[in-house]
Amino acid sequence: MGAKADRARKALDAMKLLGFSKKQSTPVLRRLLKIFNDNWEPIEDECYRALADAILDAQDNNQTPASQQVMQCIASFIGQPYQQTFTHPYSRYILGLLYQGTEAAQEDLEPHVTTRDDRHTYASAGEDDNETPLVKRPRMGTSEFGHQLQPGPLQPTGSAQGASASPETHRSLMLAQQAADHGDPSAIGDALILKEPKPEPQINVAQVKACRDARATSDAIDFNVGSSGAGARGRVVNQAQSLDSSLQAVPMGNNRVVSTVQNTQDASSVEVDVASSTNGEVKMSLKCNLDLSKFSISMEDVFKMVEEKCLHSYKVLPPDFSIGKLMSEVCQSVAQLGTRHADVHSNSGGLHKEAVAPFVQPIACKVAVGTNDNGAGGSSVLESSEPCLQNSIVAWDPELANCKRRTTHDVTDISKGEERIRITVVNEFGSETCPPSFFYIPRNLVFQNAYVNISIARIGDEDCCADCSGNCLSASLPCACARATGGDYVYTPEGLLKTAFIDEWTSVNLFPEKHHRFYCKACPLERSKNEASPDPCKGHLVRKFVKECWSKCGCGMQCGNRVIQRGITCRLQVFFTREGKGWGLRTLEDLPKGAFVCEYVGEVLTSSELYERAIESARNGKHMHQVLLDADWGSEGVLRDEEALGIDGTFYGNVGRFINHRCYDANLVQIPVEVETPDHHYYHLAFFTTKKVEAFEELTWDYGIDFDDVDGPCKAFRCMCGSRYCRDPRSTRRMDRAAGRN
Ligand SMILES: C[S@@+](CC[C@H](N)C(=O)[O-])C[C@H]1O[C@@H](n2cnc3c(N)ncnc32)[C@H](O)[C@@H]1O
Repeated sequence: MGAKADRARKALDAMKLLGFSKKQSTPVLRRLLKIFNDNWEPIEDECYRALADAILDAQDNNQTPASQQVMQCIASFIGQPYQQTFTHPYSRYILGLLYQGTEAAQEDLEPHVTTRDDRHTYASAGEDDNETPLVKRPRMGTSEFGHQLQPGPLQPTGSAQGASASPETHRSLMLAQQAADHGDPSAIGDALILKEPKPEPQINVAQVKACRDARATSDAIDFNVGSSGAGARGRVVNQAQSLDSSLQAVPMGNNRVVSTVQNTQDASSVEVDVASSTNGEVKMSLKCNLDLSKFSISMEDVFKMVEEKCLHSYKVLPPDFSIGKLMSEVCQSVAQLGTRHADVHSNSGGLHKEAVAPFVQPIACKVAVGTNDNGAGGSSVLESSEPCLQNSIVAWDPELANCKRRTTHDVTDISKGEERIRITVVNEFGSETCPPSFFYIPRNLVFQNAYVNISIARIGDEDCCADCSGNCLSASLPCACARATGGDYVYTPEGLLKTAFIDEWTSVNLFPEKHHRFYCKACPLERSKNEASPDPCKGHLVRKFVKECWSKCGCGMQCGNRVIQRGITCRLQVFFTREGKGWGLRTLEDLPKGAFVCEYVGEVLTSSELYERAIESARNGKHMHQVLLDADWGSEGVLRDEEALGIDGTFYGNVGRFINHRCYDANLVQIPVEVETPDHHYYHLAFFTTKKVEAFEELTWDYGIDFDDVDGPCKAFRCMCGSRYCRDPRSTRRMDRAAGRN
C-alpha cells in the first residue's frame, strides 16, 4: 500500500472511531486534500480534528431553508405530515464547487446545478439571510490578552502554520460555508484560497426535495409584502385563485421569478413564485401540495411558528428577525434585480423596459443635514483650539460628514453592494437607526493632489514575480515578492498572517518608544503647518511592510500571497456600542489570530490637504478622522507635499471608519501593505486580528493616542475602551489602577 493510501486508511479509521462512515468521510477527505494541496499535516493534526470538523460542517449544511420551514409550519397547522428529505441547495452548491474536478463531484452529487440568476432567485425565496449568522460555528475559545503586554521585544511564538492548523482549517471551511450562506459562489472560490476558480455549473432552476408525503391538491399561500418593507400580509388561497390582477405575473426573465422546491423522487413540490408589477408592488407566493380548503390559518401564527423554527435551527438570530422582514427583503431584491434588468435593457435600446418593476427603496434611513446625529454618542469629543494632525486617528466628528452631503445608508448592507459580502447595521441600544452620512467606498480614492502613481512601467523585475504561476506559496522557493519580508511569506496557506509577524507589528504599535523612529530633515507635516519656519520633526515610527503579489506577477488571483486585495471576506456588522463610543464594528463569526478583517479606506490626501481639512474642522470646532501613511518616510529623503500622504475616511470611507479605539489589548493591528506601488508613498493600511476573536466581539485597534498629553493641541475623546490597561487618566480603570484597586 502506498504512503498516501496508508494515510488515507488511517484517517478513515480515525473517523470511523468517531462514528463517521467511510462514505461520509471519503469525499470530505478528498476535498481537504485538495484544499491543502495534498499536504496531510493540517489534516492529521490534533487527531484529525480538521477532518472531523469538515464532516460535521458538511452535515451542518443540511439546514432547513426558511421557505421550507413555512411549508412545514403550514402542514403542521393543518395537521398534515411533512417529511423533510432534502439537502440544502446551497450546501449542495458548496459541495458542488468543492468537489469539482474530483471524482467525488461526479459520484456524490445528484444532477443539481443552477445558474447565477437562479441562485438569486432561490436566495430571494428566503434562503439568503446575510444579516445573521444562520449557522453558529463552534467557538474556538479566546485567550484573554493573547499577546504580550510586557515591554520589550516580543518573541515569535513559532510558525503559525504548524501552531494553529486546526483553527485555520476551520476558517477555510467556515469561509466556504459562509460564502454559501451568502449565496455568493464567487466568494467560495476565494474562501478556498488556493483553489483555481472553476467554471460555474449550469441548470435553470434551483431544485431541492420537499413536501414528500403531501397530498396533491395544489393550494397556494400568498404573501402580500409591502415593497416599502412596512410589513407582511398573508392569506391562503386555492391554486385556482391566481395572482391578483393588479400584479401582472410576466414571464421569467422580466419581472417574475419562480423557484421550484421539488422532490426529485415524486411529483409533489413547493413552488416559490415572486411577481412584481409596473407600479412597484411585489408579491410572493409559496405553492405547496396541501389541502387547505378546510382550514383557516392565521399567517401571524404561521410566521411566529416559522420564526421559532428558524431560531431553533439556526441558533442565533438578531432580536428583530422576522419572516415578514425576510419576505420584504425578497420583494426588494426582486425589485432591485428588476431595476438592474431594466438598466441592461435600456442600455441595449430600451426594449422591454415597460415590463420591468420600478426601483423599490431599500430598507434605508435618511440622515438629515445638520442634525445633531453624533454617532459617537456619549463619548466626549473635546474640541481643539488648533488643528491637529498626528500619526494616527485624532478624533472624529460624524457631524462633519453631514455638513457636506447627505447620503442614505442601507442597513441591510452599508456597503450598498460594494463589498463581496453584505455588512449589516444594527442599533440595539439607541434610537438612531443608522450611522451618520458618508459615502461608502471599498477602495481608496485620490482626492486631488496626492501623487499615487500606479504604473506597470514603474514596477521593476525585482518588485514582482513575473515568472511565477498559480500559487507562489506552493513554489519550492519564495518568489521576489517575499523579499520585502526577509524571504519568507507572511501569509499561511490558509490566508492568515503568521503569528511572528503579527506580534512584531503589534509590538511596534504598542510600544513605539522601543522601536525606531525616523526624524525628517524637513518634515512635510510641520511644513504644511508652517511653511516659512516649520517646527522640527516629531518623529515617525518606521514600520515593516507586507508585500503582496500583483498584476505584474505571473501568479493568479488565487495566489496565497494575495489576501487584502481580495477584499473583505469575514462577516462584519456595524453596531451601536453600549459604552457610549458611538457606532462600532464587530465580527459575526469567530476569527482566528491573523485573519484579515478590512482595510482602512478613505480619500488619499497630501499632508497639506489633510492639514487644510483639519483647519477647517477646527474652525468649526470639529475634528476629523485621518491616518498618515508615514511608515516609510525615512527612506524617502526629502518628501514633496504630494508624496507625503494620508487617508481621510470622514466623507468617503469603508467599515474601517467604525473601528473604535482600545488601549493596548485591541484585537486588531494595522499593517502597511504594498500592492500596486513599489515605493511606499502610497500603500494600504490593513487590519488583521491580533488574537482569536469570538463572534459578536467588537473589533478594536489602538489609535496610539497619548491621553496624558493634555497640553497638546489635540484633546482626545474620553476613552471608554474598558481595557484594564486603559491609558486615559480620566478612565475609571486607570483611576482604579492608580488607587491600587486592580
Ligand atoms: C474612527 S471613529 C470610530 C467610529 C465612531 N464610534 C462612530 O460612531 O462613527 C473614532 C471616534 O469614535 C469614538 N471613539 C472611538 N474609540 C473610543 C473609545 N475607546 N472611547 C470613547 N470614544 C471612542 C470617538 O468619538 C472617536 O473620535
